[in-house]
Amino acid sequence: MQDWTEKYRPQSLQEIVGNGPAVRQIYEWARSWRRGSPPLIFYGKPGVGKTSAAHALARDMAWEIVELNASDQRTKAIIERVAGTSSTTTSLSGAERKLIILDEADNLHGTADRGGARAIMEIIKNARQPIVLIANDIYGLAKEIKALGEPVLFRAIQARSMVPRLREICRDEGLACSPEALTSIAESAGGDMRSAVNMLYAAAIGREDVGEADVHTNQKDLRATIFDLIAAIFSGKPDADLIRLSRAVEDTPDTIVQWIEGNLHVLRDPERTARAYAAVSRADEWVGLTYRRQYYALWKYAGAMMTIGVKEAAGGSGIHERIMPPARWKRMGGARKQKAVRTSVMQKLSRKLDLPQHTIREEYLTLITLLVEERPLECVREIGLDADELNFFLHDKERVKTVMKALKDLQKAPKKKEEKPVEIEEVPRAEEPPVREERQTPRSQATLFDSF
Ligand SMILES: Nc1ncnc2c1ncn2[C@@H]1O[C@H](COP(=O)(O)OP(=O)(O)OP(=O)(O)O)[C@@H](O)[C@H]1O
Repeated sequence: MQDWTEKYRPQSLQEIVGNGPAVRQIYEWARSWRRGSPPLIFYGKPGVGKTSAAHALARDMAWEIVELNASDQRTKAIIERVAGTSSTTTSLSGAERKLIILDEADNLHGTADRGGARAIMEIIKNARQPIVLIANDIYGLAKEIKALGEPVLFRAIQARSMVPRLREICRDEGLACSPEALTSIAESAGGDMRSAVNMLYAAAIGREDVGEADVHTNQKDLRATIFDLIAAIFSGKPDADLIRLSRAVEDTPDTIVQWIEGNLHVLRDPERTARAYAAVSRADEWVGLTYRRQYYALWKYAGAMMTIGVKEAAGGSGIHERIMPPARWKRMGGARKQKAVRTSVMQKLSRKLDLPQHTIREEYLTLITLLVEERPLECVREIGLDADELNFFLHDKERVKTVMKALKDLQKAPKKKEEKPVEIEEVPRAEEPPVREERQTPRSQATLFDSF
């Protein structure tokens, strides 16, 4: 069954739900575009229609699309070919222009990307084709790039705007859905339309009508932040709530444990403090074990230990100071980078698989790690991982180096024909026998992640 977010992706800018001002701005820009016009920078939370709007724009204007990942090292060469000197106003298919969509423009933090921002700036300055940059976080965008573009804010979508769209989907699917169920989904989506469509899809599986009871919204979950979790731990909320919250926050247990530890100073009683530290350190051991074994199911023990353990130690006195990020992060640039890497890996996977990050984290991460270990090169290409992100899975810098080198060689190798898929020789782990023959066959049609 085709996933509904793709099936119901807006085809025209008119079909974009909400964000009227953004849509008008985009139309205006496209209509009056001429060489030298600034690129647009679409920014806003995930799942609010940035990518869809870029595609819909191209369709509405009958422009071809060239979609590239800004953090991908290959991007520069490709854009230069498409957008730079070689491009003329009329392309082969007769379409007047090509819209260059540069996704993940805020994600240029890998080692290989250091020159990336500069390269993108060059491209923007010299491009002869309209460009749209897409970013979740405008602050993550290099200053110089920001200065060259015209920002377009995509706001979170209001629940009342989502409901009619969800109703349309139900109608097309021949699904009877109660107004309460639709409202409940829309309200719990936290402004994320993708998440709303996914929730509807999940509620509809195996049913012909959907009532409120069938909707498993994660209203609180979607809005839970690390601050909610810390406050809940110190105020002594029930265990089940703590576990639920710890799963709902975007951060992984290794980050959460640092947050908890960073706030233990609010405890005044030395005995309680000592017990809380003991729980945190035990939890930390489980986190370590999780990474060493690459067995993410263990995370739940770490999660329970750090939340329930610290709650018991704190004794429900509440937190009466500002909840602060771990002070040690300020001292440790490395941890920040780690977190940035993890965040970007999750974003990429979420986009690739069109699944919410928490689903990936809870259900697929072990599987994906195994896949990456087995076929690193293919995964790097498919997910668009950089060296740091690959190391998130492999924890083996030497192997990462080999894979990235193999990737570079592959890119350098002249392609015989545009359409012919590039042969991928996987890089086996040094200490293991080479991967089996059949796994080395390139998959030209089906890709590694199609089975998700
Ligand atoms: N404004 C919208 N109107 C209609 N459908 C939407 C809208 N926003 C998101 N969707 C639905 O969610 C899916 C994903 O949206 P899209 O990829 O455009 O989001 P995005 O803002 O680019 O998110 P990300 O930053 O994660 O890439 C779409 O295929 C569509 O089904």
